[in-house]
Amino acid sequence: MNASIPKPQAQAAAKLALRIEDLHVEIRRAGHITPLLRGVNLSVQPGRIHALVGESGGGKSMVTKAATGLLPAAAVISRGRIVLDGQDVTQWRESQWRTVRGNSVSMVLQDPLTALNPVRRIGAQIADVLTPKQGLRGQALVQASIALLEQVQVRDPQGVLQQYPHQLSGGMRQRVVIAMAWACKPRLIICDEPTTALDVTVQKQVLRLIRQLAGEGQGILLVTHDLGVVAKLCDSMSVIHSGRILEAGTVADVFARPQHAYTQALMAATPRFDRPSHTLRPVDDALIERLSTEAHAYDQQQGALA
Ligand SMILES: Nc1ncnc2c1ncn2[C@@H]1O[C@H](COP(=O)(O)OP(=O)(O)OP(=O)(O)O)[C@@H](O)[C@H]1O
Repeated sequence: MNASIPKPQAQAAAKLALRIEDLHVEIRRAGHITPLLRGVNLSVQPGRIHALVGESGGGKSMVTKAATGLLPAAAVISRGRIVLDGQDVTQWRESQWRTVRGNSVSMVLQDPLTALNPVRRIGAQIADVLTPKQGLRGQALVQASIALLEQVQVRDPQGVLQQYPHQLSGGMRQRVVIAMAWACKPRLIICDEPTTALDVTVQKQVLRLIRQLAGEGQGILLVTHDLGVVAKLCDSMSVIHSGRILEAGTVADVFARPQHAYTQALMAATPRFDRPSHTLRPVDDALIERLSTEAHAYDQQQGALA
């Protein structure tokens, strides 16, 4: 057999926009260890939208921070791997991350105002992305900025380039942030609750835009607590609680046959647009208690193995 031909498994792995394997993240303070992620496995394929779902405090943002090199200073990756577009970035330093943020991975956050500088015009902020990464200046820069805003369906892109963030609506600001995240066509775009701060009609437009990004070949990791969004938009999903992935699969499979009691509980707590008579039930406290006990048992087992 020709040794230079990659094995099918290796080929498939290399194509992933993001692969997280057995990721353990913990906070170490004053001799005390607090586990935040407990053996997370997750992958995002190019051109696909993978949802990371769970209630507040489950570890969703910690996963996104690990995948963008933005973990809090006290957080340590104690085990596992993060592979971004085929590159192992697990132990990267900030200087290395700066070379891939925007190029291989970019982020869209819940509140576009946190991503935009309030005292700089939109045009200058788009230039901050396009000039260093693509070397564009002058008229070429203006043309590329307008084209970018047109791609995210911003009306009057030329006028918007002259405006400050506070002069735009929330939906328009989120489009600008998406345009900036998309500017260098990164293999992975992480969208962390991108529509939570927007009103319903604008939410739909922004979700359509995210679908469009995936259509262009970008891998999307969509963080949300909203199962309705997952059902309408995503291809695959992982359910997280206490820093553990409790269930993962295609959206069709997980919605048709949720295996874990927590997934079932989340579904029972979500309004169904296809079943208006669906009776809503809040997630049971006893189940949350059980998951937390299981997480502690997992920590003890890991400690015993170490
Ligand atoms: N900077 C930090 N230092 C220490 N612990 C943190 C820090 N940020 C988050 N945590 C803890 O990490 C755990 C996971 O939090 P994370 O923010 O990832 O949850 P989440 O699922 O994204 O929730 P939300 O939807 O509210 O953002 C929580 O127990 C949280 O208290």
